[in-house]
Amino acid sequence: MTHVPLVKGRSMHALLDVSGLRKVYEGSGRRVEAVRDLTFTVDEGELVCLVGPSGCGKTTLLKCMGGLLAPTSGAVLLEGKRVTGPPPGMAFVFQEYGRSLFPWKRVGENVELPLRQKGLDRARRRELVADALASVGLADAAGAYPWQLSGGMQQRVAIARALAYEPRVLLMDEPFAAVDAQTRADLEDLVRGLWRERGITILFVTHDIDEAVYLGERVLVLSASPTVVQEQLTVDLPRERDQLHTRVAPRFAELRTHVYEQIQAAKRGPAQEGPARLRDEPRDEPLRKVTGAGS
Ligand SMILES: Nc1ncnc2c1ncn2[C@@H]1O[C@H](COP(=O)(O)OP(=O)(O)OP(=O)(O)O)[C@@H](O)[C@H]1O
Repeated sequence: MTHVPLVKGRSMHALLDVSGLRKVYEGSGRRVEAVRDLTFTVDEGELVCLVGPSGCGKTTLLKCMGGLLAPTSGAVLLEGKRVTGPPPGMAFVFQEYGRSLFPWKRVGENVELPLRQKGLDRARRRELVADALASVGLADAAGAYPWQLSGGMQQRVAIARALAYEPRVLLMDEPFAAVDAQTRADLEDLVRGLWRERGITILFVTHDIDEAVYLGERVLVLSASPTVVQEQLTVDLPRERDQLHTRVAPRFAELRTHVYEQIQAAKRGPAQEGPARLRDEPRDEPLRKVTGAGS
């Protein structure tokens, strides 16, 4: 029998607080309610994966969280303050690394660019660029142009650029969707390593269930659009993970199966029991007792 710990109610001291978030796109005679009612919190230093069916509003949510898009109603709070534009201390990594790097600028210059905008002096910028490139295993690539690097290396550059900015919160939107499986595995381990070393709060959007379970300390399953939180669960795998052993562990299989079932339920539509299902279930409760929504 499978046991899955669901996540208890909201934290009193959350770093990020998403509350009743709704986003309706309007224009060109079209109206799309992308996100209906999202409520959840993220604590400082957490690594949370958001997973949901294609088109369920994951990107919309991240853009609202990063202040790139205004919600129709509801709010995103960062340390209790409403996010109304890109907050300092927040960095993004997008899927399309090819479009996020400037091809006419060398790797080092690409990484340095946000630091210039931050107004840091030259010596500090150099230090941060060298440190970030070394952290992603590209210490020797500063003088190359992005187009001289492989896709996986370009995505490392995008990650280095975000790291050099010294963000408190890193929002990652399907960052590894366009790279091959082997590179993807390496980049997943890179993200977990950086998270452990630097204590950054990471929100990682993916449509890949295995990736969500492998990477996350917590997984938020979103329903199909119009989107609500279908379920939140704690990933009770060891903190030290590796591609070889973690992915064949029985617990990994149980969690993956559980998330898969929830995604299937999510595709059928929003949970019937209201928006966020935040229930505290003891670990030894059987799975069938805790998966009410949509199943
Ligand atoms: N600028 C926009 N104008 C109108 N509708 C939009 C806009 N951006 C997104 N949408 C719609 O909102 C819904 C959610 O889109 P979004 O890109 O946030 O989902 P997603 O979960 O990130 O998708 P995917 O998994 O395919 O990347 C979709 O129906 C999409 O067509």
